[in-house]
Amino acid sequence: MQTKPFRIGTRGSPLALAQAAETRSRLMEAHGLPEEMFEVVVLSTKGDRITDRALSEIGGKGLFTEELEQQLLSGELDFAVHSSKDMPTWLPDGLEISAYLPREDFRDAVVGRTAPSLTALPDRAIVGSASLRRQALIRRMRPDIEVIVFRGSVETRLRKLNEGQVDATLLALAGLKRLGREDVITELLDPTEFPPAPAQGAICIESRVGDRRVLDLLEAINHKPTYDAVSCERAFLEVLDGSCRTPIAGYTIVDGDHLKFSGLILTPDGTQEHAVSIDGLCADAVKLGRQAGETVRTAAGPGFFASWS
Ligand SMILES: NCc1[nH]cc(CCC(=O)O)c1CC(=O)O
Repeated sequence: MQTKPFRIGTRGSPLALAQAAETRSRLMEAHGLPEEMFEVVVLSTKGDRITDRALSEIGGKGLFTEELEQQLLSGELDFAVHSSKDMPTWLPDGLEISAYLPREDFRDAVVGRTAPSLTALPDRAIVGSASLRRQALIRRMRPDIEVIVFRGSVETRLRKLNEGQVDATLLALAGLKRLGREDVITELLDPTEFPPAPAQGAICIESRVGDRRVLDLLEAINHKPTYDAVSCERAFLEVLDGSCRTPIAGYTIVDGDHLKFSGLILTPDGTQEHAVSIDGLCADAVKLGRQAGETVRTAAGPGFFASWS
């Protein structure tokens, strides 16, 4: 192995920095390399700079990855660490997801101020979230609740909640765990009732296709069950992403060499939905995810996607 340090790209939010640090320690451990062999390079992305509008309004996916991807392609960075959930469905030519770290718990968590759980919140409570999926799932459960756009880092959202701007907010358990802020959680949502976003809870590493030095390095920390699960979920998303303003949820349970995927699409008001579940071999993860996507797309019909966008 060469002695030139690897340049790791990341966003600058506390969560992103925690993810980059975890990746670096796993690499140091797996290869017996010193910290100096990894240089963490922090970049600001469009998604970090625009914090007052819903992500779906400002262009959705790619907002958190574009700047990092440019520097990967130009060779400034060797690889980039991301929340898989924030990755665009289609990556630029020449880049790929080459590794996943072991997935954290993929459930959503409620941080309640005026009540601990979604069902216990007062009539017409206000919940802060910028996610179309969370908005639709909340309305499906509690049509009286008003969901307002709520963005910024996890710490910013918790501050807004404590200031009384909302009755509750929803956050990914994975992010709260990585920040050591599980203490604020008042309810953990059951994925069968409140399914997470595809790829939630998984950290991925993006690198150049065919860059042997980097691929050899990353192979040692890739977690195969996470790789298969998230590949299945991303394949589901890919089939449905022609309608990128659709609330989409889905998660995979891996058991040995088998997996079971459950997917759901909803209208933003949560009144209509199409669910799918499929199981098979991990080796067929992508095929199964696509098949699930096609199943719900066919069941929903074109009218489903056209009815609000
Ligand atoms: N879009 C923000 C984002 N991207 C990934 C996570 C959580 C961590 C993860 O899913 O790995 C979050 C915050 C949240 O949804 O609470």
